[in-house]
Amino acid sequence: MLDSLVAGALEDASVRRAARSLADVESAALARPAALDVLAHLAPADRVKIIAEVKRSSPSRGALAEIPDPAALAVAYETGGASTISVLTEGRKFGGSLADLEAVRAAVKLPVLRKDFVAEAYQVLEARAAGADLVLLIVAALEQPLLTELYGLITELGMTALVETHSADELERAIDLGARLIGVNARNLSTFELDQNLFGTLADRIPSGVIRVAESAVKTPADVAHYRAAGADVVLIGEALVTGDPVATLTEFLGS
Ligand SMILES: O=P(O)(O)OC[C@@H](O)[C@@H](O)c1c[nH]c2ccccc12
Repeated sequence: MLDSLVAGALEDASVRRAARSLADVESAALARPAALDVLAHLAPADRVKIIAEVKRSSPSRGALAEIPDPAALAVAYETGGASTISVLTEGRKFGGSLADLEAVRAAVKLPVLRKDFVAEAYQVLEARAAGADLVLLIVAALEQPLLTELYGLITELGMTALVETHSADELERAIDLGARLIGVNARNLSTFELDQNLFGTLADRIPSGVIRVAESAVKTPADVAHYRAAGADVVLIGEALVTGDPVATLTEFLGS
């Protein structure tokens, strides 16, 4: 499944590239105001921080919410105390777009993450051109040389990479890159199985000084507390926020 998600994302990127050249996107990327200091926004603190996700649907869960106005949802996330906004820009299975990201960027002061299946430089440049401050890199989807190249480009553009892992081996590869922001996704993107305890089994291997992000499988304040107790600095939440009242849910989660 992960392979087909990546293949679909690359196909869609090649359609966009036929309409807008890499050189064009590159100059738009360089013309943007500098990316925000994501590591400062997500730095470990007395209480857990939340990356709140704009997510319409997913291959494992189907349709979640219509989200006619992603910018309004992002403003609600900001009001509710989120530290960063994640925008799913994958169109086929997640119903997102780069236009969603641009709209969110224009509406909030917080850092914005491009959440997609990024596997080539063009997608990184598009992210910056749309105003992203962070880009997700999924270790399972990328051989180490490509992962290293994309990580380098993200950094060169002044952005931050959220490097996503799902095993001890993948975590080693993320650490080898020098990643400063590492996520452990409870969801296996090939089988869609959830393992909420995976974060806890890997957290100790994440070097100090690296920000630890627990991704997926948060439904209740107890789930946030579970990840926090296991060492999470940051929790990334989608479904529970788009299907409930975003401000009330965030307030409740941040109280835990
Ligand atoms: O809706 P949830 O279970 O709160 O999960 C959010 C986020 O972790 C999930 O959307 C996600 C994590 N990594 C990804 C990679 C691609 C697409 C989606 C994701």
